[in-house]
Amino acid sequence: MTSTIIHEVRDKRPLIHHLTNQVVMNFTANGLLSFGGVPIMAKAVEESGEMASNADGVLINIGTIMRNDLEAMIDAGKAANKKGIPVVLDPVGVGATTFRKEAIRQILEEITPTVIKGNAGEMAQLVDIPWEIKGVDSVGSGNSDEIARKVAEKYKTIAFVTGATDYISNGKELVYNQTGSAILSSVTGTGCLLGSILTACLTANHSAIDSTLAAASFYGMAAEYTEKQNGVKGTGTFIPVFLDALSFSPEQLEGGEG
Ligand SMILES: Nc1ncnc2c1ncn2[C@@H]1O[C@H](COP(=O)(O)OP(=O)(O)O)[C@@H](O)[C@H]1O
Ligand SMILES: Cc1ncsc1CCOP(=O)(O)O
Repeated sequence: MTSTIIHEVRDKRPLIHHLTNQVVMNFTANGLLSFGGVPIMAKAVEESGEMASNADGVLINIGTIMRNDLEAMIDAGKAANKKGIPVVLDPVGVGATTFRKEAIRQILEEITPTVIKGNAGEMAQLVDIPWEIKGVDSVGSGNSDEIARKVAEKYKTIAFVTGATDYISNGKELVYNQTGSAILSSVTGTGCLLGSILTACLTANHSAIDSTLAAASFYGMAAEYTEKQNGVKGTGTFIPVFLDALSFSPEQLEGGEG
């Protein structure tokens, strides 16, 4: 299933409109291009709704949200809902400040995300489960599977909780993914780039839960392939090899032959 979905996305080359954070814009654009999608970043309130209505999917990531970004995010999400294209919401650092909590509350009041994706600390915050965080990082431990189910039920969406094991739920079913590399958690922006690749995968003609699992599984396989390559000694050397790996097929990554 993963392979079918990835190939379908690459044939389509979906245009993904990003309202994302300043830390990860370039990395995200290059990662999505390598994967086989087409990125656009446009967060002016004058154009974000129009851009979304010309796109195949929308990613809303609040990592460096400022007051004026909120309207642009809501406009893009509403246009995507109206057009019937996927919207992914990444509530980066939502537990860190009241401003972020209020922004996510407003976004969720106005738009219906196809998937809400975040680390366990972010997702726990959305259902009032106590979880230790440090800025945008999740440093606590607990039941991510329960969090996935609760977020999905509360917001009537697909919830994707990332971590060493990723949990994905639609409120009834729960699936998990164990591909990945611990190095991913030391490279800033890897969760955000996953949100972009997830949005692209959701444009395939498959159920949202299957497409979400395909994105999680493929991304983890690319990381596993990367950490095994000669010359990858830490985060600095991981990044360029990982960007290359995102363009390979699942079969190439599994066979170690990119
Ligand atoms: N310890 C780990 N082992 C394997 N994969 C991991 C680990 N921690 C995170 N990942 C993977 O890294 C990616 C980003 O997840 P995470 O670090 O939880 O998000 P964020 O960057 O938003 O905090 C996901 O693909 C996840 O599966
Ligand atoms: C460090 C930082 N600060 C605000 S957004 C951001 C990037 C977070 O990226 P990720 O959650 O994907 O590691």
